[in-house]
Amino acid sequence: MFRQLYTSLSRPSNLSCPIFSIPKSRNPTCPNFHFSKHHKKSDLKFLSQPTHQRFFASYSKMADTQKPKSPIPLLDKASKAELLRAFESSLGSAFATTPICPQPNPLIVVISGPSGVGKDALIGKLREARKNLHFVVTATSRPMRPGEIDGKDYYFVSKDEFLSMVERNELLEYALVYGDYKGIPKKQIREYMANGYDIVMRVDIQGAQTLRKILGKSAVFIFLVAESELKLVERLIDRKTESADALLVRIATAREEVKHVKNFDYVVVNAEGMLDDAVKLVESIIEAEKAKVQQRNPVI
Ligand SMILES: Nc1ncnc2c1ncn2[C@@H]1O[C@H](COP(=O)(O)OP(=O)(O)OP(=O)(O)O)[C@@H](O)[C@H]1O
Repeated sequence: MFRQLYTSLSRPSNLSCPIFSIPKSRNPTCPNFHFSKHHKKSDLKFLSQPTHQRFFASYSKMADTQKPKSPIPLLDKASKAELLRAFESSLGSAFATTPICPQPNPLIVVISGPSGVGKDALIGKLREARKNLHFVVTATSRPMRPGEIDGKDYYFVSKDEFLSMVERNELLEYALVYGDYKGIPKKQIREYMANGYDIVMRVDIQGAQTLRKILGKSAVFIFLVAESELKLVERLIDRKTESADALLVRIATAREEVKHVKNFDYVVVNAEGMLDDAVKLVESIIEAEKAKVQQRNPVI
């Protein structure tokens, strides 16, 4: 095995030096090396050595600084516990059991898109799929639709009650949408984030724009679209919740709203009959955001 390693390291044709490149003639051991003004003379001297010499030079340097304080037993002669103790003693400290990565910050996910695109349908499924998400309940002055539940789908309040909430600065943002007020109460966001929940907010495009100004890059903005304008209109007609006049306003508005996609971080297509795929994509976005090295840090 050692011979194999030695042979492969000493064979220049096996090597690539992706960060350096100079003509082959200048460096026979590393065909892609280019010496630039950023490199020091010592770099060239080091790189002009055959690769196996470089490898063993750096290995012996490491060996000097990390000389075992007590001998390391042979792998096939010692138990795992003995080996761990020997490594710890050699390195001078015990192996930590604490997680290497800190807990990711709670995430704020803003989901938006034109009327009828499927925001509620998607959030309904996401709610079933993920337990550590809190779906912000929006306060609205619009009348309840059949099947909606107060406190679950929306907080249904009168216009006067809504305006009192605005006066008390209890809303993160609010807007007048198709003649009705809609707004996001701050209190529940703070409480759930303090308990480690991720927050999902469902807002119209106007609301998303306002939230972007308030939250900046501290939240994730997802734009939901249908696969085509025609499919979106069909979905709205099939829903049968608006009059023909109200439908026309929503359709005309949707045409303009699609242009705002550039202000979002992600776009998710909710194609006909493919709601589950759209939900999965949103879940993947959340997972990816949780794995980011530079975490978003929302403060409400
Ligand atoms: N992928 C899909 N395929 C077919 N129908 C869908 C899909 N997604 C949602 N729908 C249906 O489209 C209609 C509109 O969806 P929904 O009410 O969730 O939209 P919305 O974006 O929340 O609308 P609004 O902003 O007007 O409240 C609903 O009848 C819903 O069941």
